Amino acid sequence: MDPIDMMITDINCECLGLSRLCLMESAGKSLAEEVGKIAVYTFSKPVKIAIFTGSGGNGGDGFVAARYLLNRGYDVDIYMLTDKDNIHSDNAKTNFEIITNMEPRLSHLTVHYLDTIEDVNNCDIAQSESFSEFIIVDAILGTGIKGELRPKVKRAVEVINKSNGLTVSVDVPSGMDPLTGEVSDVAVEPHYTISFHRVKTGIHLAGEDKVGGIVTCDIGIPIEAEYFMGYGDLLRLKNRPSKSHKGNNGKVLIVGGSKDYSGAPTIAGLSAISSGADLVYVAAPESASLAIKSTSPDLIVRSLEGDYLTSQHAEEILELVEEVDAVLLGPGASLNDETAKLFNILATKIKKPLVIDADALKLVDINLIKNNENVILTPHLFEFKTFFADKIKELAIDESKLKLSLAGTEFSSIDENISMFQQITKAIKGTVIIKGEYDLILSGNKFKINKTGNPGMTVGGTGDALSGLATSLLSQGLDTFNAAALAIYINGRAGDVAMNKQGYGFSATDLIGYIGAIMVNRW
Ligand SMILES: NC(=O)C1=CN([C@@H]2O[C@H](COP(=O)(O)OP(=O)(O)OC[C@H]3O[C@@H](n4cnc5c(N)ncnc54)[C@H](O)[C@@H]3O)[C@@H](O)[C@H]2O)[C@H](O)CC1
Ligand SMILES: [K+]
Repeated sequence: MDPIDMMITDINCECLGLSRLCLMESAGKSLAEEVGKIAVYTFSKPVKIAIFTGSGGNGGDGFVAARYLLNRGYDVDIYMLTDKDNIHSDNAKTNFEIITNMEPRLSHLTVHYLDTIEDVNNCDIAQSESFSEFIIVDAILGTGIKGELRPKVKRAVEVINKSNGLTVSVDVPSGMDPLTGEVSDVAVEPHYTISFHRVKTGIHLAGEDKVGGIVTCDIGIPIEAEYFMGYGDLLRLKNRPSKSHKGNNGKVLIVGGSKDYSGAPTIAGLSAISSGADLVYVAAPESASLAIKSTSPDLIVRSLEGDYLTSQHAEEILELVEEVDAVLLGPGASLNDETAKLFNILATKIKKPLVIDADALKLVDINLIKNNENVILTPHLFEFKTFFADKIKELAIDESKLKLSLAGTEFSSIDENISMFQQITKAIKGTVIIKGEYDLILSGNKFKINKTGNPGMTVGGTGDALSGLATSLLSQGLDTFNAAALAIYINGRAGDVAMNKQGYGFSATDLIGYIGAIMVNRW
């Protein structure tokens, strides 16, 4: 599992009510159990356990393990590489406070404060000839490692590697990149690595000579924490460089609007702005463009001749496509043959990330986009069944079984229900969001379930807000799967905030007003 996926899953446990403090307790307990097994298996007599702890969650696991190992009768020494007032993880801090509250000590616990490199050099582990058999637990750094090792931590790693203790790394050998398994300078070279929940990608890639024997511990994270969208997923949003210029953070083109509708492309455009895109162009027929321009000064509107979008506009639109990072086809375009022609030309020619929504879903031929990995489709269930009708027929799937409902246990059987949807969406290489009471996001073998949103969102325009958001996230560099999943999650949460504030009396533009704050998790 990628470290970022692990961090997101970890945070999303909180959305289920499972606190990270609980997870740390479970991780530390499992760690102590495994260390206990290794001790019994390797040594025939009680041995000292030396736990090196860092300033994050990895160190926290070490503090928890200390309690369980003491209860098993081991002598435990904690070697703190961080100042006690400088523990960064709140949960690690809580667990360290427990350790300090256990004074005066009745159990065999000693805490060594290694404040300087000198302290590391002088600690008894550095002179480990003084004891023959002991276990070192490396709880210095896990998935939160960033950049080069700081000098004191680096020295501690060297001391651990030089010692003659049996070494057990917690989650990731400290110093190793948990994603790639690379070691830029130095890393603990353990006899065992104890991973929590799932083995991190880097551990697999690094190989046994770098990580020792791999043990995976179940710490009670339910499968739903991996597959339900939650605020942990906001971690995937791109950080903005402080020196970025106008246009660096996404340029979007929306192709839509008609004599009949000007609101839909406007809402999509405003949603793209609200979710962080720098520049939003709207290409719309002149019958809609004036209304779009007068509704918002924030949108750059290209007026195209006539009442509807037609294939005559293809060239002009393709020139605009050159200027942007992602394109949305569909909102408010209306259904007519000429617009269908245009959309099918665009769907074939546009190689940039593309969202196909609303009327475009009814007009674009699936065969033209099926091999494009850079496409997001945003149908609700009925549109989904129509768009994929041929595939559903080919697979002989009973349409009435394709449900997205809150009732009963439909999603409890991943094998049956989700895989039925997956078989269908595998007809294309892009990502599909199926909008319903629960939303499903599918791409190849990957899927996510979104539960945000409420019945107030049946108001007109919320689908346009979603497609604008998805296009905006694509323009900011997210891949189709993550852009789609985050768009539906954020849009739904914005709808939930709107509902809390205004009851069912909110509009799509009210919803858009909450998107920005949700993206920085202020709601
Ligand atoms: N679900 C789970 O798998 C659980 C995992 N847990 C453990 O928590 C860690 C991740 O915790 P986190 O606080 O995010 O990160 P770290 O402990 O790895 O370290 C962050 C800490 O270290 C400092 N730091 C970062 N880079 C360096 C460096 N190059 N040199 C020195 N110091 C560095 C930084 O300042 C931070 O303070 C995970 O691996 C598991 O072990 C949880 O217990 C619960 C469930
Ligand atoms: K570690």
